[in-house]
Amino acid sequence: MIQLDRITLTFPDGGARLTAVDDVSLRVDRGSIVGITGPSGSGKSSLLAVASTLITPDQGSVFIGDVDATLLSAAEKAELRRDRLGIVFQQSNLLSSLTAREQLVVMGELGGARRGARARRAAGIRADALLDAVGLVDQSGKRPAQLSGGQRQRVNIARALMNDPTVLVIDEPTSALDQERGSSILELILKLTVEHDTATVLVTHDQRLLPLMDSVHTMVDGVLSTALDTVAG
Ligand SMILES: Nc1ncnc2c1ncn2[C@@H]1O[C@H](COP(=O)(O)OP(=O)(O)OP(=O)(O)O)[C@@H](O)[C@H]1O
Repeated sequence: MIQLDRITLTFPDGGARLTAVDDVSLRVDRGSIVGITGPSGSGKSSLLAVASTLITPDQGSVFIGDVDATLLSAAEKAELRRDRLGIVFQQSNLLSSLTAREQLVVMGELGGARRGARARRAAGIRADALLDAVGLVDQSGKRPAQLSGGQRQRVNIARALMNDPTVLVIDEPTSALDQERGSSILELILKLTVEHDTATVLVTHDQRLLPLMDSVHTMVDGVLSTALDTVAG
């Protein structure tokens, strides 16, 4: 579960402050997916950065399960992200020298409490299962430059699941993709949300995807409102 309680985030703006996120509350339970949409510059990415514990808000709390991340040190937050959060952002951050499989294995080794050959084998087994789940088992030896945009997104999503997170935070998974590929990425995220029982928060401009989510919220000028309860919800 992830719960944002009355989050406000401001940035310096000349002599004043710009309110990017204005008193936003949101709860997402495990096994469900919540969509956030809204115009460019309305604060969606800022809200995700707070939800991911990458930015500390001016006010409010971020509960990941029963832990309030805003009370943790930087090192504790890094540990929380590694163990509990799967993060997929617009810039893919895949390492150009590693194959798809290696991107996942490295993440698994960072996350494991154990080290050594056994941990590496376990990470390899999980990486293969996840690459299979995202339909990339045949591409696992390829490097990012050898993959299509959609395939890279799938590697990102699989990598985000490596350490069995309880929360998945995803920014614009389909912006670079055509309609068919965009829908299939979202269907994949829906399937993985249920199978891996994650609380998934997904930001998208893509109106076609919204009816598939459990609920959808619209962000305008930093304020979040419930747009619609969808068919799925
Ligand atoms: N690091 C920063 N420093 C100063 N202002 C920022 C910073 N990051 C974002 N902003 C401002 O905060 C507001 C919200 O930006 P944000 O990126 O969250 O919007 P968004 O809804 O995600 O936009 P888009 O859909 O274009 O990605 C904007 O006015 C932006 O200029």
